[in-house]
Amino acid sequence: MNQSAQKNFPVTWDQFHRDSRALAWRLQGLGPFDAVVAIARGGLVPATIVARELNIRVVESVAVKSYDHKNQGEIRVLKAVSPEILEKDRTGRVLIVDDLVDTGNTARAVREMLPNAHFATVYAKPKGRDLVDSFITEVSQDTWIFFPWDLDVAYVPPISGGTD
Ligand SMILES: O=P(O)(O)OC[C@H]1O[C@H](OP(=O)(O)OP(=O)(O)O)[C@H](O)[C@@H]1O
Ligand SMILES: O=c1[nH]c(=O)c2nc[nH]c2[nH]1
Ligand SMILES: [Mg+2]
Repeated sequence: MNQSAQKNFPVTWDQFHRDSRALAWRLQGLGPFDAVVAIARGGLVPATIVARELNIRVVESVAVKSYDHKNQGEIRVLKAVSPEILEKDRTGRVLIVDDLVDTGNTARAVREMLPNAHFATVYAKPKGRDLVDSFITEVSQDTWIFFPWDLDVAYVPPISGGTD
């Protein structure tokens, strides 16, 4: 549940690209990886960037749904991992990528499917941090991260509360 999120952390496309590249740099020495499994939908964007940087050509997705906007419900697997990737997991050369880990519920569910994979996220909150092997930036548990694909350019009132 994230209804208690107090702080906003908006992320631009530039910043997300930079942070995803930083993740690729960190992962470079930890491979080699033969396949990337992106946790759709949010993980598809960093997975593409990481796969490009590390020259990984096999990109698979797993679809797990738990949030309805900011409210977390039960984890539902909407698309499982292919048998080829499950087989590859035995080698320990599969990389799972997601945009963030929050409570860790999504990460826990995908880790159960691929127990030997390396789990990487761009952002991490304290509750889920220990479930990921690599991440770039930690934010507090009461922060809500706004990803660029969820944002638009809009008017913001002045900090002072005035109208101009
Ligand atoms: O650690 P948790 O508390 O499980 O939260 C993290 C997950 O929540 C978000 O995905 P979401 O389920 O909202 O779907 P989306 O990727 O399609 O936006 C995010 O992309 C992570 O996958
Ligand atoms: O856009 C998002 N921002 C978050 O901070 C978050 N936590 C779980 N799921 C999330 N989705
Ligand atoms: Mg997600």
